[in-house]
Amino acid sequence: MQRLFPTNGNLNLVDSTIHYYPLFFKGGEADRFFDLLLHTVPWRQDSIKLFGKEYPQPRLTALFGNNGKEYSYSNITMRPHPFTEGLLEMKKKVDFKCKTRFTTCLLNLYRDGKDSNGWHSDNEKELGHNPIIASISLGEERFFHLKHRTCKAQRYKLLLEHGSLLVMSGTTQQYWMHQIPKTSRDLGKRINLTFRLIN
Ligand SMILES: O=C(O)CCC(=O)C(=O)O
Ligand SMILES: [Fe+2]
Repeated sequence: MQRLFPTNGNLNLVDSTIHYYPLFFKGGEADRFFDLLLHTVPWRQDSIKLFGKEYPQPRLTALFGNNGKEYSYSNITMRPHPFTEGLLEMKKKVDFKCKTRFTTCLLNLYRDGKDSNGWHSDNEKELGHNPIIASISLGEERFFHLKHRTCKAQRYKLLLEHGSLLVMSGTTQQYWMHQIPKTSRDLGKRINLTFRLIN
C-alpha cells in the first residue's frame, strides 16, 4: 500500500474526487474543539449485527442534525441531536469551504489504537447519488486507508492530522472503500466529524 503525502488539495486518484486540507482548524482552535467535543458529546457505543450476531462497535459515536432526519448504516438507526453552538461554529466554516449546507454530522470517538472503522463506502441511500462528505480530524493522528473496489492495485494510505479536513465527493463512494484500521501502537484519543447532506 502506497503512502500519500498530500499537502493541500486534490489527491488525484482515479474515479474519485478527494481533497485534503491540513490545518483547516489551526492549533489552538483545533485543541479547543477537541476538548469541547470530548467532554460534551453524548457518546455511545452501539452494537452492529453481522451475520446474525451482535458485536459492540469498536468506537463511540453520536449523530447531530438540523432536520431531524435519521441515519442508518450496518443495521443501526441513529436519531440526531440538535446541533450545539460549537458544532454550528465548525459547520459554518466547513459549509463555506465546501459550498454546501450540510444537514447532519456523524461523530466518531476512537478511544485508542484498538478502536477502528472497518472497510466501507458511505453509500447509504439517504445520502443520495455521489454524496459529498466532509471529514474533520481532531486529536491523535490515524491512518486512513483507501482501496478501489475493482482495480486492486489502487490502494493508498494517508495520515489524517489534527485539525485537517478531508472532502470526498463525485464518484468516490461508488468506486472506493475506506477504513481506519486498528493499530498496536499506543495511541491517544481521536475525534472524527463527518458532515453529510441528508434530504
Ligand atoms: O474516522 C474517520 O476518519 C472516518 C470515519 C468514516 O469513514 C465514517 O464515519 O463513515
Ligand atoms: Fe466513512
